[in-house]
Amino acid sequence: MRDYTRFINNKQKWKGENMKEKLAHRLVNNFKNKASKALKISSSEIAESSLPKSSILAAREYNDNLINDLESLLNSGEKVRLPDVIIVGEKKCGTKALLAFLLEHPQISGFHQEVHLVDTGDIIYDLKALLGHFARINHKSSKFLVTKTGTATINSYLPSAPAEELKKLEEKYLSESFEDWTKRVIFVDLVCDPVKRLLSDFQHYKADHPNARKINEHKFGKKSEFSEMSFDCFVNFHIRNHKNETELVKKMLRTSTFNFSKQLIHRRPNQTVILDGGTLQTEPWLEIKRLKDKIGLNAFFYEKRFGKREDGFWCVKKNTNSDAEDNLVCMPESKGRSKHGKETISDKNKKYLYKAYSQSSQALGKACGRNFSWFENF
Ligand SMILES: Nc1ncnc2c1ncn2[C@@H]1O[C@H](COP(=O)(O)OS(=O)(=O)O)[C@@H](OP(=O)(O)O)[C@H]1O
Repeated sequence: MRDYTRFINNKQKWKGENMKEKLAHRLVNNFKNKASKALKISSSEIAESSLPKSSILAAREYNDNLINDLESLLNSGEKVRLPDVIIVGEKKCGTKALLAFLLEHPQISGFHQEVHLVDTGDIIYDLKALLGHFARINHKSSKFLVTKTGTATINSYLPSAPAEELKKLEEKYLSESFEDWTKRVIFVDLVCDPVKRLLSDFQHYKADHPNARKINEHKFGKKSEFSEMSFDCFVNFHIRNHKNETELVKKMLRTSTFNFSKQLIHRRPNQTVILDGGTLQTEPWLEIKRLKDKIGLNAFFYEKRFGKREDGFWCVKKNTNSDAEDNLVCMPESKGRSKHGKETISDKNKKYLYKAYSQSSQALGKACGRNFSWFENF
């Protein structure tokens, strides 16, 4: 970004104070428009790109296992209970920590693993596999079933399934219709500082994931698009100079605009809970209380329920009277990468990104009536 301050001050010498303000206003707006274009901010749906051909076989194997579980449940005379609460995102905003915390609540059941809809190109087969995931958390006795299911699944795939086929699926496998379920399910959308999120996303792709499933391994570590790149280089090359804007780069940039969150509030205002991932990191009990109040959970996540692990991240205490380490439910060490990571960001790029993301974040704040913790960085 050009250093507009000097430019503005020079102009001021011969145009006066009023002109300076007008000029500044125009430059900022001009910059915002350019930045919006650079970030491809649009209201288009967020869609996961299809798997490379080499991964389709692995994806089929993955889905087949899930469908086996679905059929076993059906054979035992039960039907799938769909989740009551879905943590839909946003990626790298603390979604796994939120899920892990919630699963400690006595009224909540679920599955620590994230539920994906793995795209093999056959939507009904893929949806069946998704139901297989839900079959694995079919705890009838629990008041709330909670899952973490990415935005792409919710936004892109469910509505694109043919209605007739969907009807057959629900009649055979589900305890309620998709339609009834979509009217009652609560979407929890955790949003966070868009720049920190982008940095975290970037580091996630660069890191080695020894346990990555075959269907994903082409994205990470040494095979990652960014393996040889620093974050500053990523910003300069891909964002500021628009070079090699791959689907993945576009998706990473788009996620930080929180367009999905805005759509969710707009489409399902009574079923959406937007939480602040920044506050979840500093005072998790405050954010979880918002969800508790929305769905009517019993009190459990008060301040005493949390204890810090060595690096300062909060964990849930199984027993509030003990500070012993084995009493803490924490995230694996890989969560917290940004804090310990070697990646840095220059002040110039930081300023550029915060300016570029300011408008979309503020719009989200307005849409849900929240002053998010990261607004101080704009
Ligand atoms: N309590 C606690 N423990 C550990 N980590 C925490 C916690 N609360 C929030 N975070 C932040 O969560 C970031 C990872 O976000 P996600 O779990 O949403 O990532 S993912 O989308 O599932 O990949 C992770 O980002 P990184 O630091 O980049 O790893 C953390 O900053």
